[in-house]
Amino acid sequence: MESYQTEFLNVALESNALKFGSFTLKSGRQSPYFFNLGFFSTGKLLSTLASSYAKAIIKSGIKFDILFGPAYKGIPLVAITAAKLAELDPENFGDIGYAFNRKEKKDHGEGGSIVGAELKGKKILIIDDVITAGTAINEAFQIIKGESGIVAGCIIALDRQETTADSNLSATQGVSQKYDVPVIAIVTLTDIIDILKDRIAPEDLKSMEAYRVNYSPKDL
Ligand SMILES: O=C(O)c1cc(=O)[nH]c(=O)n1[C@@H]1O[C@H](COP(=O)(O)O)[C@@H](O)[C@H]1O
Repeated sequence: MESYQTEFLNVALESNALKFGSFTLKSGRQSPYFFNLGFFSTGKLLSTLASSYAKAIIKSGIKFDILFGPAYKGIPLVAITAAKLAELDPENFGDIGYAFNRKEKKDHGEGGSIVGAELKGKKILIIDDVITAGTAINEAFQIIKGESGIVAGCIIALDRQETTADSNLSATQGVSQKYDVPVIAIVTLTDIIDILKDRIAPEDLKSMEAYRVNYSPKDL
């Protein structure tokens, strides 16, 4: 376990970004936990978040030219993480570009739907918040393909490690296999259970474990 993972989860709990109870997901599943990155809503919390993403990226060894954050949630993520990478390792990351998309195409000024570095022919690392079924991240791949960029990998904060209806792989494993790129996370559902097991109420922990057995691939 890396210290940035423990710190990230401590802060997620303290800020209420990570909650236990009963939540309906985008996929329609009923989940005993929910992670809302929007709760990292102060400068101090964002600084911890940026460090966690940056350290996970550095540890992964993925080589890329541009960090890309899909709108809307990816926009602050890409900005804070690009800056933190340059701060932690200026030699290797000081010249990494950053970009994000607009949801609505602009037809005046410089036009287009991408803000920041040009993606064409460049190796791109996608940064996003959570993968459950993989819908949001698949959209990001399509945007980059449309700009003729080459996806080198993805970094997310939380990998919920859930299988989709049509596969025995987790959505993250599915995305990684489909596009032949690494998909890395600051933490996974397994990490949440391992790191926080003494701090989660016993009934919540039981629901978390049952959920994992129900929806995680058998080999995790
Ligand atoms: O609805 C979710 O699955 C979800 C679970 C969670 O714990 N946190 C969370 O933010 N989500 C949302 O679901 C998205 C990922 O779900 P997929 O698009 O199904 O991979 C995230 O970008 C969030 O908008």
